[in-house]
This record gives sequence, C-alpha cells and structure tokens, in this order.
Amino acid sequence: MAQRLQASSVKKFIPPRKRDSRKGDNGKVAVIGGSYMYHGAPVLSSLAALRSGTDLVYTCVPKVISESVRAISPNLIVIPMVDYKLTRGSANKLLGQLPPDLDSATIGMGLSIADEEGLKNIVTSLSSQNVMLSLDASALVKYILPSVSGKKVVLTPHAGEFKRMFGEMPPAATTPRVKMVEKAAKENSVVILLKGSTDVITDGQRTFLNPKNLASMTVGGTGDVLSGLVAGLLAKNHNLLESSAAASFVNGLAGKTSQRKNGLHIVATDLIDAIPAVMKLFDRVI
Ligand SMILES: NC(=O)C1=CN([C@@H]2O[C@H](COP(=O)(O)OP(=O)(O)OC[C@H]3O[C@@H](n4cnc5c(N)ncnc54)[C@H](OP(=O)(O)O)[C@@H]3O)[C@@H](O)[C@H]2O)[C@@H](O)CC1
Ligand SMILES: Nc1ncnc2c1ncn2[C@@H]1O[C@H](COP(=O)(O)OP(=O)(O)O)[C@@H](O)[C@H]1O
Ligand SMILES: [Mg+2]
Repeated sequence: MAQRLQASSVKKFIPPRKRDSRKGDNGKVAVIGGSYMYHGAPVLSSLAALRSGTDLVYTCVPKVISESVRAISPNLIVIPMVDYKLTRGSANKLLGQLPPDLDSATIGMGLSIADEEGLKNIVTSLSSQNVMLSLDASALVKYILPSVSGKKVVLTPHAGEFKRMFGEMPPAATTPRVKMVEKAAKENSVVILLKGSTDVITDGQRTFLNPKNLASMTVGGTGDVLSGLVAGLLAKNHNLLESSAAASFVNGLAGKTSQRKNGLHIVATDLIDAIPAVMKLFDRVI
C-alpha cells in the first residue's frame, strides 16, 4: 500500500552530521550533464546537491560550456569533458579524471549522448566502484536498463521519459499509476521516482507518494534541482528509496516556499535558494 510522505519519516531518512567530520565526510558528488544547448541543467543539479549539505560537488560538462559554467559560481568544481557530446572517448577520459572516492553521481541532465557505449561505460564503471547513481533526462533510455538492473541506481523520469524507457505512459489515476511504476521498478530491480504533480517513489515493494499541488513547478529546471537533491542525499544515506523520497519531499517544500513568495512565476533557482530553510528543519549534529 503506497504511503503518503510525512516530515516525520523524512527526518529519519536524512542522517545526522558528525561534529568532528572533515571535508568530504559529508558527501562527494559528481554531476555529469550539460551540452551546448543546456548549460543550466547540470548547474542546477550541482547547486542543489551542495545546498543539500554535500561537501564537494564535481560538475562534469562538455568543454564548450565549461568556462560559462565556471563563471556562474565559485562553489562549483568544473571538470571539462572533451567533445561536444558524450562519446566513448569523453566517457573514458572523464572516468580517469573523477576523484576516486565519490559517494554518488547524477547523470543525464541537459546531456547530449553521441555514443550509447559512453553512457554504459560511465554507469557500469561508477556502479562497480560502489558509487550510488541517479539517472535523469537524457540518461533515461531503454538501452541503459541492463546496465542498471540490480545496481544501486535511482531513475527519475517524468511521464514522458517513463514512456520512452518502459513503453507505456503512466495513467493519471493514482492506483494504476502506482501499479505501473511498481511493476517497472520490480522488473528492473531499480528505484523509480516518477515525477509529476504527485511524485511516486518506489523500489517495487515499498512505495511513497508525495502530493505537492504546486502548479508553478512545471517551470524548466525543477527536475534538475531534484536530481541534485537525490545525489546529495544518496551521498549520505545509501538507502536508494529513502534518499529519493527525502529528495522529492525537500524539492516539494522548496517549491512550496517559492510559490508562496512568487506565485506561478517561480524559476528553478528559487528552489535552490529555498533549500537551506527547508532542510534546516531536518538538521541534526551528533
Ligand atoms: N536550464 C536548462 O538547462 C534546462 C535543461 N533541461 C534539459 O532539457 C532536456 C530536455 O528536457 P525535457 O524534459 O523537456 O525533455 P523533452 O525531450 O522535452 O521531453 C521528452 C519527451 O517527454 C514528453 N514530456 C515531457 N514532460 C512530460 C510530462 N510531464 N508528461 C508527459 N510527457 C512529457 C515530451 O513531450 P512533448 O513536450 O514533446 O509533448 C517529449 O516527448 C533535458 O536534458 C533536461 O535536463 C530542462 O531540465 C529544463 C531546464
Ligand atoms: N503540476 C505539478 N505540480 C507539482 N510538481 C510538479 C508538477 N509538474 C512537475 N512537477 C515537479 O517538477 C519537476 C519536473 O521535473 P522535469 O520534468 O524533469 O523538469 P526539468 O527537466 O525541466 O527540470 C519534478 O520535480 C516534478 O515533481
Ligand atoms: Mg527533467
């Protein structure tokens, strides 16, 4: 039976920070995305991951936009990728440049993929290094399913990306929608966070619902923010379902704060600015 997400359960999904921790202990995250057309998506994910309380975020984008991305914020550590699009070569070069002890990575937002093997190599290599993965946007393709099945991976499709991956458009009605997502998660042994006015988060066994009722959140980039929150929380809580549910809840509350302030005129960076006030409620230091 699907369970509605509550703050009380989310509090348990966000681990406390240790008083004597040092830089890196609270998460090292890679964001792999971006293209000539979409420079903002990987930045939104990176800033969201940082604001979730991650210590270090590595923003991996094609060289063609790396200087523009660098100019956006000194908080970003930018790793320029060769080639305009993800290729076998750029994937292998990137794998050699990433820090060795990454906790999690989110892949796909704004990314242009020229060679399927490039995406498969990154996913297979990082998951073999025990890096928790979140796949979004351009990485949500049917051919990646064999590489993610049974691995520590969260997929974060909207309904269109879900149809592209699994062949069926999720119905609007909650019960059949939940059933379809649970079936896909179970058959592919992954966690799926199906985005929408109500997010459905499931591993095929346990399912959470996050009804948001926030019409303003259809603005571009709110899903990129969510992907950054998923990766940031995965870096601390290695439970795929709990981290995805917590990310959905935080993203929704950030959206609620933004809509309360700006009505139907929010932009995705409003959510980034709202994350600290939302997540402070869940802060614990031990
Ligand atoms: N600032 C930036 O850099 C930003 C960059 N971004 C990046 O843009 C890239 C493209 O992102 P995207 O999600 O727009 O994919 P897109 O190929 O249009 O749709 C795929 C298919 O799904 C469908 N579809 C879409 N939504 C649906 C829904 N809710 N329910 C049902 N169907 C839906 C859609 O149908 P259509 O709209 O064509 O009718 C189409 O057929 C991606 O990499 C993202 O990260 C964005 O994040 C924005 C900010
Ligand atoms: N009508 C809605 N009400 C509430 N939240 C919504 C609504 N539509 C979309 N969202 C949320 O907005 C985000 C949309 O993600 P996505 O479609 O990937 O956007 P983008 O790719 O532009 O970042 C998700 O977090 C989803 O939960
Ligand atoms: Mg998206």
